[in-house]
Amino acid sequence: MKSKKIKGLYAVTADEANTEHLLSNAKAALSAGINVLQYRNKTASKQLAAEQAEALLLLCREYNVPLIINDDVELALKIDADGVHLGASDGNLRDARKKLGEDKIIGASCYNRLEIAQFAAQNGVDYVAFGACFVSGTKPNAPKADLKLFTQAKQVLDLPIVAIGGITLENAPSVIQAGADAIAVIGALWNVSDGSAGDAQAIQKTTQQFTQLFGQPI
Ligand SMILES: Cc1ncc(COP(=O)(O)OP(=O)(O)O)c(N)n1
Ligand SMILES: Cc1ncsc1CCOP(=O)(O)O
Ligand SMILES: [Mg+2]
Repeated sequence: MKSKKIKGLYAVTADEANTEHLLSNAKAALSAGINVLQYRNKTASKQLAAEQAEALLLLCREYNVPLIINDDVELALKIDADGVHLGASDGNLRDARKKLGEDKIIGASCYNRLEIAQFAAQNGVDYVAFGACFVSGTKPNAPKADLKLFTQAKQVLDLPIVAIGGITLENAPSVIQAGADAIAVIGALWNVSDGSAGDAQAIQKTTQQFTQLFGQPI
């Protein structure tokens, strides 16, 4: 079942114009055991986004990890990615399902609203995401979601629940404890690099530390 793939550490790429750097960081995280990768680049041109997403997809295939494309159903279709992640202003969920077919993964942002998640579930998504759980350096104005929401959502939804926003190694245990099946992380995963040759090792180590929180082997 494709929704079973959404669990554990869900890595989301940072805006990165340097494709070589993007790929070496992604490779480090994939080799250390991330469960899902989302391509999110809010500053790339259409052409750069297509190039980067295609290159990431090849890499993800090597590690048998699904690649989800943020915001862009057409790009996901064009490169035959594993799915899309859609927010409130990223298009209609039913239209996305029609275009992508039943085999692809569709995730929906539900911010801090359980009713959005219930609506998304009725419209055929494979996972729902709530957040920001904490203050996010990547998206400082994201609405805040109380951790109690995860516990409530768990009781009424039969889908994987993803947490996002300001998640770090220190606060992740409280999010998992509250009921999140997966944690989506940008800053605390990639910003451990210092631009040197040690980047890959630092990302690998952080990936392993996050995945250990889910009781997965390193
Ligand atoms: C796993 C996951 N959850 C939430 C988001 C946020 O989506 P959205 O609200 O559309 O905001 P942008 O990411 O497009 O800025 C996400 N991308 N991934
Ligand atoms: C895309 C998004 N949506 C809510 S918070 C956020 C950013 C998450 O990034 P970080 O893990 O750096 O807080
Ligand atoms: Mg979006």
